[in-house]
Amino acid sequence: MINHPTLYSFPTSEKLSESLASTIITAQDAALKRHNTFRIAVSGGSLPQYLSSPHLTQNPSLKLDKWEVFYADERCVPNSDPESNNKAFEDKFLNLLSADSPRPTVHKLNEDYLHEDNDPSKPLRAVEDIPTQDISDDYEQQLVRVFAAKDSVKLPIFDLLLLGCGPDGHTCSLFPGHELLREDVAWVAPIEDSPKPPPKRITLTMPVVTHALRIVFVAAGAGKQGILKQIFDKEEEGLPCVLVNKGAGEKVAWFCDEAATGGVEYPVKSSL
Ligand SMILES: O=C(O)[C@H](O)[C@@H](O)[C@H](O)[C@H](O)COP(=O)(O)O
Repeated sequence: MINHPTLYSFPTSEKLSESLASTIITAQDAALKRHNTFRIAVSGGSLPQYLSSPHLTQNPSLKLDKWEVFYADERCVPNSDPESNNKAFEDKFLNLLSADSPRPTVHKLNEDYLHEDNDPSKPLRAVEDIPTQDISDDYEQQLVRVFAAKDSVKLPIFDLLLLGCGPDGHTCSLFPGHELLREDVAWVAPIEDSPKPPPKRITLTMPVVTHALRIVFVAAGAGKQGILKQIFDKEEEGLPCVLVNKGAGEKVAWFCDEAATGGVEYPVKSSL
């Protein structure tokens, strides 16, 4: 099956984490060979917990000083807020590294914009006053600094994207039927009305997602069964995850467990 995503159904979540760790290291090594830096973006939700296994955090092959980490989407909340994807990444990955391990460069949302007058010494703005477009533009500039100017590269090419899949088929903060799915200029875009709280977020856009060299979804647990059937067996038009599968084809791998793939007819592999 050329051009089709690979669907893995691992027997245990331990196996899933182990396979994820080895896939990350393979992508890292290929990227370092190619351009001596590893550009990765990670999502929120349940994904960061799969990064917490010692297979990854204690992996002797990690070259974290070469990592440029972005968030595939981020909620417009302070970086230490329990809702923040940055906070989840810190808790589930960065804080579990050995004390002597180098730290990656992590590109966070610019918190100044969350404060009145963009002044961090002033109180936080009310949610309705959060300037999501400014936050998104600022984050896009962080990508521009790492990937080169927008006029010289049409789209940034991430070495690896680690994404989740929502029960409605959303990924990043790209939701079914939302106008943001048609965004084809911005690399990063704001959303004001995310159906999944909190409502204000920024997200990589669909062209940036499908342009990545490698895209790995992690979707585990029985709660994902229904949506995986819709994505793989029905290929329901318009679901953001289906758009990624179709737009990026064989560059996409889904890391699932047996509970999630139960009942899915699309062919699965049980190991890498
Ligand atoms: O910040 C977020 O909300 C996400 O990045 C989002 O796209 C997430 O990955 C999916 O909603 C899946 O979340 P679960 O893995 O928790 O189901």
